[in-house]
Amino acid sequence: MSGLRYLSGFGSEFSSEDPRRPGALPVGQNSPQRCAYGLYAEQLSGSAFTAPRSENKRTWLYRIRPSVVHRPFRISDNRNINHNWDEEEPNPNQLHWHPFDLPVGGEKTDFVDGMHTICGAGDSKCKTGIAVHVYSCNVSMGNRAFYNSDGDFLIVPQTGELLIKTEFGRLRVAPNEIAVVQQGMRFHVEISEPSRGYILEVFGRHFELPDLGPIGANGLANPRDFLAPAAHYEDVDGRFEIVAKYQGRVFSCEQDHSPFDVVAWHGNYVPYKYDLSKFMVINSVSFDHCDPSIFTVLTCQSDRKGTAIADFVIFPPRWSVQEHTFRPPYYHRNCMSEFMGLILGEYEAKRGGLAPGGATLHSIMTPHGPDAGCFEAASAEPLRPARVADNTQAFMFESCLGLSLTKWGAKTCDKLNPDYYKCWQNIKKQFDDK
Ligand SMILES: O=C(O)Cc1cc(O)ccc1O
Ligand SMILES: [Fe+2]
Repeated sequence: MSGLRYLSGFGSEFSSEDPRRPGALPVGQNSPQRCAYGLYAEQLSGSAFTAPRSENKRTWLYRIRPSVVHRPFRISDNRNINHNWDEEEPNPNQLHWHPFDLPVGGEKTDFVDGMHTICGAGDSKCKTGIAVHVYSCNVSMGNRAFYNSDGDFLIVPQTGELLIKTEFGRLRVAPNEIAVVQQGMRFHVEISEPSRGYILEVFGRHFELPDLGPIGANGLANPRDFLAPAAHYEDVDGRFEIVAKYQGRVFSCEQDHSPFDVVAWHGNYVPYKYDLSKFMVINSVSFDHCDPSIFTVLTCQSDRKGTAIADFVIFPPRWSVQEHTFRPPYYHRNCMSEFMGLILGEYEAKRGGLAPGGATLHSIMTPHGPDAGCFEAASAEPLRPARVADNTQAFMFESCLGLSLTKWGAKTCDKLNPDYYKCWQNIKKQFDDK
């Protein structure tokens, strides 16, 4: 399985045919009276039919059976995933979670059962909002496939490589890579070791590359480094379970064949992956600390110009060269919510404060910034060119929405650190009025 094939590009019009069935893709039309090999044609729409061309997304799938061949959905008792934003009182404190547990003891948990919602806002029915989840699993999904009716998933593995089988083909996604599986796309997660990571879900809009403005035509995440899977089908009859997230609840139904039976497809609505080490870092080479938006990998825009429902931002290894500058992140109060996680290493503003697999949330107007130790060290350090954050990768989900915690995020997970505020208490008064 090592030699997976990928198609490179972001938002491109791709075509792909499983090499075992040449000619499966119709030529010159989408819906032939009879498709090659007796396949069925099915369109998956990721935008309104009438969306402007620049935002119009759809893919044509040529498959052994159309997706409609399944038995009725029944609601499941899985409430780990939810969009109940009124379970907890609002909390304006700085929040820090110790690393979320991998499944404990002999219990077997797959990707879907191991998904827990931590916080979010908005309404999947009105198609505006986000949810932040963590996943933690120790078995593959077996004969189960999952899809999300509510929005798109941006998956950030922190430990353990994921083999994500989709209707479009397969993606291998290791820590320090991300995958985006968009609304409606069926997928299955296979793992070979206990695995954990974070998920940013956006309702009703898709991720885009940020505009580059004066940066020019190249830089940050370059489109050709985004990889979509090449068509790969399985022709397997037998009991399969389809799990759907619909309006924030989990449903399940059965069918008697694998949903991964797409032999060929074409279109611009696809799952994709991206290797974060390919990010071209742009930063100040003179003085001062740039806003972290300079590290935006993908953005999901709201209707307000330049204001993101959610930005996915990383803090990659880089050189720091600014002169006469306090180089770490500045003290900050923000009109946006900042959820952060750590994939590996340590975060530059909080050595030891944020551990891989843990998280922080600095909510709207909640003060935050470097801890006392970081401030003192960075105020005194000789300002030579220096590597920042080697072998590390922190990230941020930044949102214009005010986020509510779920009961699991606030209590059940039992990972909130009540002492987090202490990391700022030793910041000294150093005012010198002489
Ligand atoms: O809060 C944080 O650590 C994220 C952050 C990083 C940075 O470099 C500047 C501002 C900011 O909010
Ligand atoms: Fe911040």
